[in-house]
Amino acid sequence: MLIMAPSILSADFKNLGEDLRRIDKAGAEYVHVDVMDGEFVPSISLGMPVIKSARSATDRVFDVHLMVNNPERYIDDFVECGADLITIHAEACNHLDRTINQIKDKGVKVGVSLNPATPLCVLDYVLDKLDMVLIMCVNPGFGGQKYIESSTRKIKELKKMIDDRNLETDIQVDGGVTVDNVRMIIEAGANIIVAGSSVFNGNIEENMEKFLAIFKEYEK
Ligand SMILES: O=C(CO)[C@@H](O)[C@H](O)COP(=O)(O)O
Ligand SMILES: [Fe+2]
Repeated sequence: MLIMAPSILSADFKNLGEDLRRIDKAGAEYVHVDVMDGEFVPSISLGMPVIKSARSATDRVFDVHLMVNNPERYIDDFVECGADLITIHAEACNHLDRTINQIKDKGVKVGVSLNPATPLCVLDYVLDKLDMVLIMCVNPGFGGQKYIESSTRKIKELKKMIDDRNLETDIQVDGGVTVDNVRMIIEAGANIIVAGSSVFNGNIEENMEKFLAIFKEYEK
């Protein structure tokens, strides 16, 4: 099943509750929340108080993408804020396996994200523990960037790796996704689609409808 995960990084923060209600009503199943620490990535986005408050405004799957160095320091806090799924970056962890276990032990879903230049082989010994792999299709840190073309091959190779091991791991893609390239991304094997600027710039309902109409083309 294809899932739409709007990234609230591009939402109107002065009307965040209203934007959350709009994506919810328009058919978003996940709410993608980007947390940036100004260290792992150049910018700083939002923290616990905003996340806690946003959580109370939606009952969708709260999908927290941590672009934070040494994320093990904050896992308990994000679980307490209501995260359903926590994604950490392989590049940001000294002990990736330990941090994955830490998240699983809290009873929430776990994802691992890879930057565009990070090879899939870093997942070799942890893939079977993961609920999701997030393929970054831009260098993380900002919304509204252009899709990096090599991501498509990476998604295809990851899909093969997952299928070869008979796993059911979700493949999420994030960065530069638009209605013009989403078919290619789905055909490569992704099933959870993050989109920020292409959902929140312009009319949210119309943008969501365009994505969901494309998803319908792939329903059996
Ligand atoms: O994690 C990130 C950016 O680092 C994303 O989730 C962005 O928010 C996606 O924005 P668009 O590229 O879709 O505008
Ligand atoms: Fe993200």
